[in-house]
Amino acid sequence: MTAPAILTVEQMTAADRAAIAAGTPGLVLMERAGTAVAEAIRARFKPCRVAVLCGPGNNGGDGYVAARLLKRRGWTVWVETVGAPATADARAMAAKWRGETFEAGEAGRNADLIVDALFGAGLTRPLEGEAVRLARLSRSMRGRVVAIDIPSGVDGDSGKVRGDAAFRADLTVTFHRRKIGHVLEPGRAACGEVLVADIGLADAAQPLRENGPALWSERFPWPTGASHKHVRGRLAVVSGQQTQTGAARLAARAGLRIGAGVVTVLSPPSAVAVNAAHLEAIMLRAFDNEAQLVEGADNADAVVIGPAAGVTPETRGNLFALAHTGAAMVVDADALTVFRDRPGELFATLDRDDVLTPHPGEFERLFPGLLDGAPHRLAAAREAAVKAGAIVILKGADTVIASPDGRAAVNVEDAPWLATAGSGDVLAGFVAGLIAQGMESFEAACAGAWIHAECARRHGPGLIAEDLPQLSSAVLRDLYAARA
Ligand SMILES: NC(=O)C1=CN([C@@H]2O[C@H](COP(=O)(O)OP(=O)(O)OC[C@H]3O[C@@H](n4cnc5c(N)ncnc54)[C@H](O)[C@@H]3O)[C@@H](O)[C@H]2O)[C@H](O)CC1
Ligand SMILES: [K+]
Repeated sequence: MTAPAILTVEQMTAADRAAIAAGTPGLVLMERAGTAVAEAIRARFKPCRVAVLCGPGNNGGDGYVAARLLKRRGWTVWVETVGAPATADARAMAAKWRGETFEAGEAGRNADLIVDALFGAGLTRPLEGEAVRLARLSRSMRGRVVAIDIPSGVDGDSGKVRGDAAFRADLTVTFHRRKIGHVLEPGRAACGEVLVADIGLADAAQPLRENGPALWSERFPWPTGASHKHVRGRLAVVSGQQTQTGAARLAARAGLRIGAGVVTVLSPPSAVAVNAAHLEAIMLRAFDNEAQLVEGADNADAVVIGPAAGVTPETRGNLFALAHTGAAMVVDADALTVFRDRPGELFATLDRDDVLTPHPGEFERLFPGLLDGAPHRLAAAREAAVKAGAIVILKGADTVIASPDGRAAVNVEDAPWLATAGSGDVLAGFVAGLIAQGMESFEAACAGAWIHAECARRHGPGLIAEDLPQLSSAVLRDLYAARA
């Protein structure tokens, strides 16, 4: 468990935006925020006369929510505004407030408790006018001031006071993580007790990285003197039916070339003869049902299912069966498409060392509307990885690799030659072949995707998928020569 991050205002806003982009409306976040404030007040104070000071932004919006919830519990609450609600969410929450509302300073009554919802993350300049008077008043109300998010006038990114007036609070209720302004003086003292409320935000994703040897070469599974074929991992690839066997063999050959110790094609009876005619170092094993498939894959470290497997219930059943072996699965092509109408069933079966390798069309079938709805394909891939609970390689000229834990990488060098039939089968084989050798799945996905593209770059025009496994040898030689 790592220590909680302390965020800048921008990082917090990004977390806020990411939650909204992932489907949680800002209003829901605001309702959760305001609820946390009301609950914190009810936990610390007896019912009393409360003035909620609401500014024009979403900080004020939180204040309208807290006022509504306290009033609903029978507290005597009124709102004093500094500026009319200026954001859609703040306006929506102000509209739901049915109690009394006054211009700040016009209420003509004293409160036992004031809630500072004037400015929070959006403070951009020193307090002025009524806000200054109220800030000064808060300093004489010891024990009776609660700030929402941060005491108004305190800069969230430094803890410094903008201008010469800021609220002083006994309790500050903030959201998701502390900001710098909560821990550095004088903001720290101005906050009083800081309560961090969870409103369902995720930690900011780790930075996007360029995919390249620097990201994973230190952990590349080079054989050691003690290695023998079983140590170098066992890969299984599920073949399609009689006339659909080339894809699995491409994946199998890629896995063997990238270094898996033992590679086996698991073949339905109809395709055994065809496969047998084309395989030498790669072993062949027939399966006629799921039990035999599991037996064939039982001691595999990684398994590829999907290339020309057939968009059939059998493929679905085979995937479910393989999920119960200890092997990490690389799920591609038909094994993705076959879950078009029931992606949840696939996701429920996957775990974090499994890898999905969709092209945009297959991505759309599993995550309908996500690619169009997200700000960009990286965000889509990241969200898909979280949703699937597995590594996602979203293929394309700008292939992105995303992990449920927030890691992500993008192929930055072009490899247009990869747009040829079967290149996806080889990619699946490269990735699974590396996982079979013990490489962690995200790094294996990155390394496989980079080596795949590097092979294509070195070959250039005229590339066909059959060339790719062989081409990896020169790339591996150079990686080996350059290893740390
Ligand atoms: N981050 C979260 O997860 C959530 C944050 N919420 C709350 O939203 C505020 C941030 O809201 P925002 O609208 O961005 O800014 P503010 O409400 O802080 O105020 C901006 C508003 O005020 C004007 N302004 C700025 N400084 C001054 C000034 N000195 N005098 C007058 N006016 C000023 C500025 O022009 C804007 O119009 C955050 O703090 C949370 O409380 C969500 O609601 C819940 C989740
Ligand atoms: K505030």
